[in-house]
Amino acid sequence: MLEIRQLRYAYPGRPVLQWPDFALARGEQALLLGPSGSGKTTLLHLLAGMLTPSGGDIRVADTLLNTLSGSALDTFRGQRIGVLPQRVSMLDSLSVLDNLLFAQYFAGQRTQPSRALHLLEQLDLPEVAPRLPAQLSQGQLQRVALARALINQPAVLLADEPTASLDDTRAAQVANLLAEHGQQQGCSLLIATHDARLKARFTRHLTLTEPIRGQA
Ligand SMILES: Nc1ncnc2c1ncn2[C@@H]1O[C@H](COP(=O)(O)OP(=O)(O)OP(=O)(O)O)[C@@H](O)[C@H]1O
Repeated sequence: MLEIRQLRYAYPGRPVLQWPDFALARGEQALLLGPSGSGKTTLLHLLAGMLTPSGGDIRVADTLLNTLSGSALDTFRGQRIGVLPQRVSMLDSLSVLDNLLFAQYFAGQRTQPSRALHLLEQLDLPEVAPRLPAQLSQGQLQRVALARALINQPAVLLADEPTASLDDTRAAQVANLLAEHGQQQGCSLLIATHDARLKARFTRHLTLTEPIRGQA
């Protein structure tokens, strides 16, 4: 469902970053661990198709991401890759419901208010559908972002530090939401984190060491 091989990336003027080969099967869940600067966020951005690799392959649901570009890549990302960013941003002038429907529309999908409302109910947020994002708490916003990441039934869900700065109770809730909803939707889940509290909850770990720097 998600596989990388011989993946490399170089920011302009910087040494090349490399990642070990790995694969996540359908429904499999793993943590992406490693010290600051080891390349976790860069890897998530590559997997989400937001950066183009300098070399190597990324396969998501039997599609080589490298073969896509422009609007084809945007559509594929919208349909098959769910992203839960560290800093959640929404379209401020749209209601929560319309933000979710926009994610379907943007991915070229039929908009389904009933699916959006069902997801909000599953995440214990039925009352927020008509509200504007600015009227939500940070915790509510993060759950809405999870609903948005899941709405198109992605093959892969990528989360970047989803529990940073949350207390233990809230961190456990978010971890459970990710694990349970990822499993319900049958998507592969990769969570980049420094959070030691998540290590017991997710037993498969991909640990990056010091940045491996290679030749371009
Ligand atoms: N936009 C950028 N331009 C140049 N170099 C960058 C850029 N973003 C990241 N880097 C460099 O790439 C390397 C990997 O950074 P990355 O943010 O992927 O690491 P990380 O493991 O996510 O770190 P952290 O845990 O601190 O978020 C670091 O050496 C970083 O300085």
